[in-house]
Amino acid sequence: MMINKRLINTVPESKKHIAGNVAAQWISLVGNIIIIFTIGRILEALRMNSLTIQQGVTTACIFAACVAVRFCCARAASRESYLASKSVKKTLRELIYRKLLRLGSSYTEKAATAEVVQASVEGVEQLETYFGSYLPQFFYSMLSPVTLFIVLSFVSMKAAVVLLLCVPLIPVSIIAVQKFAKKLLAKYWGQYTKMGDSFLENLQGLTTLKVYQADEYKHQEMNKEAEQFRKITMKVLTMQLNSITVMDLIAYGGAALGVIFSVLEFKAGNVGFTGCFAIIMLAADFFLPLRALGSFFHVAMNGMAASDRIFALLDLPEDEEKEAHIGKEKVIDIEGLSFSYEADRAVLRNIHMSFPENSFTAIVGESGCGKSTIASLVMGMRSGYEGSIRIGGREITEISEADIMQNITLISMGSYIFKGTVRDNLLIGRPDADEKSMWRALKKVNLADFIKSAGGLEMGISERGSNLSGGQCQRLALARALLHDSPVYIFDEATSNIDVESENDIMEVLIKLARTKTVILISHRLANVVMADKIYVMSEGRIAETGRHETLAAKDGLYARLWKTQSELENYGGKEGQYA
Ligand SMILES: Nc1ncnc2c1ncn2[C@@H]1O[C@H](COP(=O)(O)OP(=O)(O)OP(=O)(O)O)[C@@H](O)[C@H]1O
Repeated sequence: MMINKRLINTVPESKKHIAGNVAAQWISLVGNIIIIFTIGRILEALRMNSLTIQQGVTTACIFAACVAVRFCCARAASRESYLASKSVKKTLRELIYRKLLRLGSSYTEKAATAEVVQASVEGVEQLETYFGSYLPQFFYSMLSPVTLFIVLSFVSMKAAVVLLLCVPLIPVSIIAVQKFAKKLLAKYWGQYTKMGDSFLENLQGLTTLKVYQADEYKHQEMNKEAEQFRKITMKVLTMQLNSITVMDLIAYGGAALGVIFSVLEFKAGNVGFTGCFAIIMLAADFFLPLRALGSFFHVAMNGMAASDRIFALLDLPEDEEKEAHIGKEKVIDIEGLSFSYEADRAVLRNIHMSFPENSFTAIVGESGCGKSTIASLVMGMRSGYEGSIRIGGREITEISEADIMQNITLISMGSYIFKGTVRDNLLIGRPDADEKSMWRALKKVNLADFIKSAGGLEMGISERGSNLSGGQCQRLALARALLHDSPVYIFDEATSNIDVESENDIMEVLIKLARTKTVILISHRLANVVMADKIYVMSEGRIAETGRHETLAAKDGLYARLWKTQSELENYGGKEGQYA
């Protein structure tokens, strides 16, 4: 179909602007018809040498009035076109944004970031022409030939019928290419998003690529993709150009036919001079609106292909609205929990864990045993598990995401530090935090002195905190988390890859925090979990052992083995360490 009903109904307020645009163009057409007939009559009078001053003045007045009306209509049409496209952009971007919010923090499970960016930026931009130009032109190009036919049928029925019969050839040619164009454009968009995806990925991993000198390889790969994109773009352009050439032939051929007929009728004495002049001047107007529709059509098709992608995004399945709130007691209970990312590879098997209020619990185990998976399940970031995860007596799947985020703060290895100032980053934790509490949080993480010397809360922070050290970044992230002031904190390898001083600072804060909050610490470094009230030792998705450090270290189990290996490694070279 040449009209996408769902798209129009998605932005209902655009309808009135489209109607306004069509009305303005139609009034302008009527003005044009009046101008042509007035000029025709003047020329006829001149030909007959019968022009009177009064006729000249009246004609000049009508001419000026029509020109003024046409000028106003042109302005009104372009304004309505602007308003239609503005409402489209606003509505669609809002819809996409709200959809992402409803999809929640795990939206990347369902849609790639590059795809979302392209749909909401480029895709929506493409629809500007669809609503601003194509749709009004679609209706106007039907109204215009009918109007002209009615007017010219009074002059010469024959010529009017010939012109009207040629008009449908243009939409026929458009429909003929439509199927082919749709397939081609779907391919074009597919190629475009693929290229966008790899571009984003390579840009994000550029440092790593440079380190391994693999940038040249990726460069070649991207070149190949760009070349494929160039080829498909050229195909699209060739298709559009060919289709426009066909439409031009029909439009100007049809107009020429109309002109020939009118001249023949004039010669035969069936049409007067003014009538003949009007047909010659208006013949092209039969076709030009459809011809313009044809060229907008190709841009609009691009927009429609983009809209398919936008709707695919908007149609992504959502979890139903969750209303339940976490109970007063923030105890977390996990019973018989099993989970897998892929069908035949269990990551967690029959896990039982309990995290009492204001306790310090640690989860340890070798890399890949499923520790972080537990954290993301408790945060409600993943669904589709077996067993139960209850917070305050409520199953996590029933609790709203906002409520979970308000009650649990996750601090992971690569906490994101935003470009801006220290203040901006801290306010993310608590938007209404005052300066005093910000400094208190910075002091707790031992960052206050440094921030003071570097310009205070207004200190500029680069993207991803690149002007801070890894330890400083993590301490700032911790200060932000402390401001968030939630009853539960999960630290997932929050002290990995940072200096010993920062690690010690963070551990000190964490231990103090556990007196008033529920703290879960996921760590591969056992020296950090010595103080925990309870330690869960995991192995291959199961709980291998449970207990306090002293008990576990005394046993001849997995924990004791890990402890021994780590103490040997960290005390290597005779350094006094925490394991001594
Ligand atoms: N998004 C994912 N899709 C598929 N498999 C995943 C995904 N994330 C993790 N896994 C798999 O699940 C298993 C457990 O991963 P998880 O990150 O929970 O381990 P971990 O104990 O936290 O490891 P580490 O200490 O190295 O962080 C791993 O085998 C991993 O390959």
